Amino acid sequence: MTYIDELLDYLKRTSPGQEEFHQATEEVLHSLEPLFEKYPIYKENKILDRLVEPERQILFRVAWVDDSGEIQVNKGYRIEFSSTLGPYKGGLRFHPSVNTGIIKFLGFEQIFKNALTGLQIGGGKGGSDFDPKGKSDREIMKFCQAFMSELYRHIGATTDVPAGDIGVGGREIGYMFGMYKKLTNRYDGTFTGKSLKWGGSLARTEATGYGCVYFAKNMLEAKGETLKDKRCVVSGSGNVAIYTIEKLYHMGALPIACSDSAGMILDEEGIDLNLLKDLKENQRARLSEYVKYRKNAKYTPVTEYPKGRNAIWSIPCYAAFPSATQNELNLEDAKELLKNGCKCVSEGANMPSTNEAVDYFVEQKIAYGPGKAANAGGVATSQLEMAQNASMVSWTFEEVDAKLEQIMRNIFESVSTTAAEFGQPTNFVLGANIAGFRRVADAMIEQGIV
Ligand SMILES: NC(=O)C1=CN([C@@H]2O[C@H](COP(=O)(O)OP(=O)(O)OC[C@H]3O[C@@H](n4cnc5c(N)ncnc54)[C@H](O)[C@@H]3O)[C@@H](O)[C@H]2O)C=CC1
Ligand SMILES: O=C(O)CCC(=O)C(=O)O
Repeated sequence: MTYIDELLDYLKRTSPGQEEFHQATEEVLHSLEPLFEKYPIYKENKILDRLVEPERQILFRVAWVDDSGEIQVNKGYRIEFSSTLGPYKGGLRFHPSVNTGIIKFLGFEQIFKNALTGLQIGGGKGGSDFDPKGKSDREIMKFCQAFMSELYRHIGATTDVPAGDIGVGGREIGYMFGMYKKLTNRYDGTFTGKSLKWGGSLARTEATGYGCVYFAKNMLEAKGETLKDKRCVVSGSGNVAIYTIEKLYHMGALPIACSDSAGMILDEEGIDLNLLKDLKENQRARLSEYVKYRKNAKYTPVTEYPKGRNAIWSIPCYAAFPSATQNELNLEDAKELLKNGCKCVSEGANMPSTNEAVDYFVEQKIAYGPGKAANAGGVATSQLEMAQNASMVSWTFEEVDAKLEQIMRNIFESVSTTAAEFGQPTNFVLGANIAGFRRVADAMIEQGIV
């Protein structure tokens, strides 16, 4: 057994049932093998043995009262994985599927993603199994306040800075910040993704989606291709998906499909972005409503998807942007995408492709941008929000967007140069994992055994 296999085996034995965490560690650790062969210093310093153990795991009870007066109890999580490069940084996810394995996989990915941005941010993630679906605005507020009544003591502008993720957007950040401020008597940059009215950064809302399209643009430019006039498919219809679609239009592409957890729409004339924003950002409605306004669009509910498949990936397209959730694209989906002419996959979501699908994209040498590189624009812009808060200034939308575009170009350069250095120039999985790991690992060596 190799050192890497032994470590993976150890993780499976000591963290049973954490499938998503095992999947994420397996993908990262295997692609680090060439680095470990070349540079024994990382094994000697047991960098990986240390990195796979979170520095701190906070698990807590969240008790609150719903609108009918019933007491509700949820689980709360904040997993502070690595503070080597800066304060723990990463979002909070509110979704009924949330468990330790999911928060650990997200936190683990966040370490390398944040390192790739080149900025001073460590890695962490948190959330709850609370389901925001169908809750009143008052219930959302009460839950957020109850969640903060414990989390506030663990976070801070220079220690741990949460943000949004699935189920956590501007509204939730507002309620959490309000409670944080009341409990601590501090007004500082402890959250990112804040409202523009009280300390948020212009372009943070757009950043993950825009960044993901910038990453695709960089991958395609290196092959002498562009997104102009190309059919694109985007899964999800939340924050990342909406601003991916917006940037695709800026680039002259044609986004034709998107989805939510109940189904997908196909609009051959191009998604009506204003309608989508109104449905999702204002009305918080189901995507099925879309076809009531766009008669030529087609809605397919998940109940009609072929078994074990995500039907959105069977739509012929030039580029695909998985932007909903983990493991939404499996090997069969990957094969069908490529059979139908897809040349580019840029991941807005975290770990949306199974490891088998990832291996297939890499083998087929398409322009494949793994999430930790392609969706790093969100957290990078969060760091820009922290920088503005700390210096009490605000930059214009154009300034932040220009910085974001440059950061995405730098990430692409670093990922592709590293892939080439290890003899696999089109393997951006290897490039992203090694480039991200090396930055953290070198800093860990300099900071000693802590
Ligand atoms: N918001 C951000 O800045 C960043 C988000 N991400 C990742 O992007 C993905 C999407 O996040 P957001 O757009 O922020 O969340 P969101 O809550 O705004 O939207 C999530 C979307 O995914 C769909 N979805 C969620 N769970 C699903 C499931 N089990 N099956 C099918 N569809 C499902 C929802 O219907 C919704 O359309 C997540 O993987 C998140 O971790 C990554 C980097 C930054
Ligand atoms: O903006 C942030 O701090 C976190 C974004 C995030 O959760 C992610 O990159 O997955």
